Amino acid sequence: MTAEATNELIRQVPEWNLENEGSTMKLSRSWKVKTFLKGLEFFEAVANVAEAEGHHPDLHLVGWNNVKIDIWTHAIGGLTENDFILAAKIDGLNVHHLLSRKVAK
Ligand SMILES: C[C@H](O)[C@H](O)[C@H]1CNC2=NC(N)=NC(=O)C2=N1
Repeated sequence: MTAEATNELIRQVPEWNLENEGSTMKLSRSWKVKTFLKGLEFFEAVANVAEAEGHHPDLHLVGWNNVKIDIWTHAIGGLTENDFILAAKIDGLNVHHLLSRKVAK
């Protein structure tokens, strides 16, 4: 995916950050959840979307209430349109009740 295409698509999921890990570009977004169990509920909702899409994110639950999700396409070691689609679908989940009012950054 070209830099132009990446810049165009990231504008459509503005809550997500572009991260360069090694030489692999990833989409990344963080949230703060109310409890550890609500973090796992969050993951379950994300897992259902991932299964439906056939595209799977990396899920991190660190320090009991920090959820971080990375999305990238393993097959090419970088970003494809599918990554942005999954990010948009995760944004569309109703997970409000799971989140702490402190916004993760
Ligand atoms: C066969 C199957 O569709 C592939 O292995 C999929 C599954 N989910 C995937 N998810 C992600 N994020 N990257 C992939 O390359 C990938 N490959």
